[in-house]
Amino acid sequence: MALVARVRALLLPGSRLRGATLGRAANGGGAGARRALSHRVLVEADPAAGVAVVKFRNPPVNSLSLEMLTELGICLEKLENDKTVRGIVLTADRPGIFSAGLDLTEMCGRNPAHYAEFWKAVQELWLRLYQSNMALGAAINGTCPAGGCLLSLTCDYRILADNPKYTIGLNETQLGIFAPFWFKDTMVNTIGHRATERALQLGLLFTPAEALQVGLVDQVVPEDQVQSTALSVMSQWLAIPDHARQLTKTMMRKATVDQLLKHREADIQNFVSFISRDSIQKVLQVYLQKLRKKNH
Ligand SMILES: CC/C=C/C=C/CC(=O)SCCNC(=O)CCNC(=O)[C@H](O)C(C)(C)COP(=O)(O)OP(=O)(O)OC[C@H]1O[C@@H](n2cnc3c(N)ncnc32)[C@H](O)[C@@H]1OP(=O)(O)O
Repeated sequence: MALVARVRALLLPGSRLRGATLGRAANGGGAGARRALSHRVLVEADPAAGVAVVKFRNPPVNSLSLEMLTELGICLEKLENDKTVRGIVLTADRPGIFSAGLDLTEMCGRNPAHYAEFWKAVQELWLRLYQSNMALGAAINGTCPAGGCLLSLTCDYRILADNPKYTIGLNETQLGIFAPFWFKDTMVNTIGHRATERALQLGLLFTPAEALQVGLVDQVVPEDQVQSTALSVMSQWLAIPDHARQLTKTMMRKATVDQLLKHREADIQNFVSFISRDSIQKVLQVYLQKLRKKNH
């Protein structure tokens, strides 16, 4: 289902998004600050600075479910059409978990049509973020595996909280699955080929010190300074004339984007046939059960 159709489905009677204030509501914050809210995404915009902070709030772990992907997509589209916003900082509403990555329940025990719809939504969000004309920063205030790491890698810079519990990386192989080529390319563009090959084959989750050393993040700062640092770095990016920064960004990312655009359908089919395998379903079920068992 395309984004528009998924949005309609979310707005059907009974949907949890129905009635949510996706538009902006005037309220407190800094002078002129505005807040907008959907169920899973909170936007705090500061028009004077030209920056919006987009906060994930999809408890318990900010996983990227189909609904979360859709709401984030809507929210980003609105911001892209808002002339007062030139930069976005992505962060978690509550510290602890930036995002646990793709929602595993979307990849387990469903039918091929669902897997295709889900994967298309993952592609759409990546394309929206990676091609965004706005300056994007990630204020990583929690652990950041797999799809969570991918979100942060679409940004122009990453600030990570200095907490050894907060690890970051594409750990797919540890689950018995693999990072698709465009996840890989996004990481290669950040830390280079050799470091990516090692990180992906071993499914490495880097501590803040390791992430800084390998170049996966740009700065590691005390936990209570993640957002303020991300905002102050944003002002450097916004000091550059938009058109010059945007043309440069497009030039740097075009080849990677074009690869996915060219192979989009094949990538969906690959995902569906891989994830539908009995052996892969079994591996994912076992992983999910292990996660759940911890709590019961
Ligand atoms: C070609 C194939 C391509 C596929 C690409 C996939 C990319 C991905 O993103 S796959 C997802 C990878 N993610 C992970 O490996 C992270 C798994 N989660 C964790 O490690 C932990 O949950 C945590 C993020 C470190 C947080 O730990 P903690 O605070 O202790 O919470 P938990 O008790 O573990 O979890 C609470 C609750 O959430 C459920 N859950 C956790 N992660 C996911 C997830 N990614 N998807 C769906 N659900 C998740 C977990 O099962 C718990 O559920 P309960 O029913 O409440 O027990």
